[in-house]
Amino acid sequence: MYCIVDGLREHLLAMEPENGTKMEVRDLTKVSDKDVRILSKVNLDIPKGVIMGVIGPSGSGKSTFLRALNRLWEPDSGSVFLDGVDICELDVLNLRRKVGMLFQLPALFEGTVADNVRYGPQLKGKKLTDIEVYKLLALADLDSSFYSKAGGELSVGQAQRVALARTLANEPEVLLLDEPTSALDPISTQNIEDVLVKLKRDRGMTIVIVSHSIKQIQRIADVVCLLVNGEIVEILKPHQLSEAKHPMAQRFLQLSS
Ligand SMILES: Nc1ncnc2c1ncn2[C@@H]1O[C@H](COP(=O)(O)OP(=O)(O)OP(=O)(O)O)[C@@H](O)[C@H]1O
Repeated sequence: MYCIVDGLREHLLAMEPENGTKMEVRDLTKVSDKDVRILSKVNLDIPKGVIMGVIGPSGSGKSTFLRALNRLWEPDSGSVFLDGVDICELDVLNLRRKVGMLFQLPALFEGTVADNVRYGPQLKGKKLTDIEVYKLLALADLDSSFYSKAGGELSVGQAQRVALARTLANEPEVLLLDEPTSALDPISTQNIEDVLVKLKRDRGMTIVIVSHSIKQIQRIADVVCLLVNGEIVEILKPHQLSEAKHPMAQRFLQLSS
């Protein structure tokens, strides 16, 4: 739901966050080098411990929005906050540990699956034990036989779960996912979805997922935000998507269903 107050569009969640707000986005704007507006004063509260889906037409700014949340581009200071702290004030590597990201296609490093999973903690001087690696693999729904496999031996779906285990090794508090299953078959997709739901349920993780699949969003998200032309035009619960009022959002939803 949104309302316009004194010319300012304020986005209000239909539900009060149960556990508080994990990230706040305030007037987040991005203009391209050619002076085209990619994001226009985006305001959003991301509640703690929920799965937030981000949907919208191609080119509406979903990836750009997601990438601001862990400074894959540099937002203006005062526009993105993590637990109330301006992310521009945080050490960027620390921020990216706390706010991990998974992309559409997994890019594994050379070496074994275990090498990949150990990579992040090793950068901080911590060597994960075998048991810790096995636990992370299990968390990403991979059995112990994957431990010593080489990245090149894996299917895209398996590699995506290794990439997830590698991200989880940094113990993120927020997980950002940019169309993480669009290259996967339905079974691999379900595996990843199950893991995300478990991470939220068992670890209280806050998850923001960009997806082209409205069905996927309806399966796993607690709240959905609709982005059109660089603006958030609706924030709804998944079962309320058919009630979207914005004309472009309605058209997008009709064509996508
Ligand atoms: N660094 C950049 N410089 C210039 N234009 C950019 C840049 N990044 C994105 N854009 C443009 O901004 C718009 C939004 O792109 P973005 O990738 O965020 O959209 P999207 O909603 O994720 O699209 P899709 O669903 O197709 O992945 C597009 O028109 C894109 O061409």
